[in-house]
Amino acid sequence: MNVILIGYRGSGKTTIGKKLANQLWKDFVDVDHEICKRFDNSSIADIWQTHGEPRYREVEVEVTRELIHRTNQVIALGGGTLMQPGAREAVEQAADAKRIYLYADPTVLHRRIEADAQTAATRPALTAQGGGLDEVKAVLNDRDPVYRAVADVVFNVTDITPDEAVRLLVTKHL
Ligand SMILES: Nc1ncnc2c1ncn2[C@@H]1O[C@H](COP(=O)(O)OP(=O)(O)OP(=O)(O)O)[C@@H](O)[C@H]1O
Ligand SMILES: O=C(O)C1=C[C@@H](O)[C@@H](O)[C@H](O)C1
Ligand SMILES: [Mg+2]
Repeated sequence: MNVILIGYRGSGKTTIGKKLANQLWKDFVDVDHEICKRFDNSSIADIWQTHGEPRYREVEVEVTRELIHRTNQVIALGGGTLMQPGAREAVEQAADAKRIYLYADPTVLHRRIEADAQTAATRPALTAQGGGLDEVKAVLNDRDPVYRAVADVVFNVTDITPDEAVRLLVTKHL
């Protein structure tokens, strides 16, 4: 079975996904990381700068389709993966998969994004707002219904640590 983690930037898909995979004896794969590998391990910011976000999104769909067809993995999607129709279809149609939406309050997401040293390289602005709390609120508002529509489980990570999230996911949802 694949466990597929859905959620906004900073929701902990990568952090929780690695720990969860370890606990469940599954392989951990991260859509963002797999995309970067296809651009000589460039950062997301560099890929968007050089090739443009649309090219990144095309590769995101290809990578998602490929990963979904393997098994026994914890898959961390990118925050925007489900907004690409081809990737969304692949995730919706995935056989033998548990799709988990890691929900967090936008204020907390923004705080975690701001505090993360990886942000400059991995989280270029998504709108003309140029990042910031208003962007998180606006983009999450658009995406939240899509994340919920695809998810089998909505799991709130606003007030818990990654370790606690893993413990609860394993005992209650997997
Ligand atoms: N539950 C949590 N409590 C506190 N900090 C957290 C929690 N989850 C993640 N973090 C921190 O938030 C930052 C972002 O986490 P992470 O990179 O796992 O998010 P992500 O969902 O993979 O984001 P992206 O979509 O941009 O890849 C990291 O610094 C991580 O340590
Ligand atoms: O929310 C988004 O659109 C993104 C989230 C990250 O996981 C990366 O996929 C990239 O920074 C885009
Ligand atoms: Mg990540």
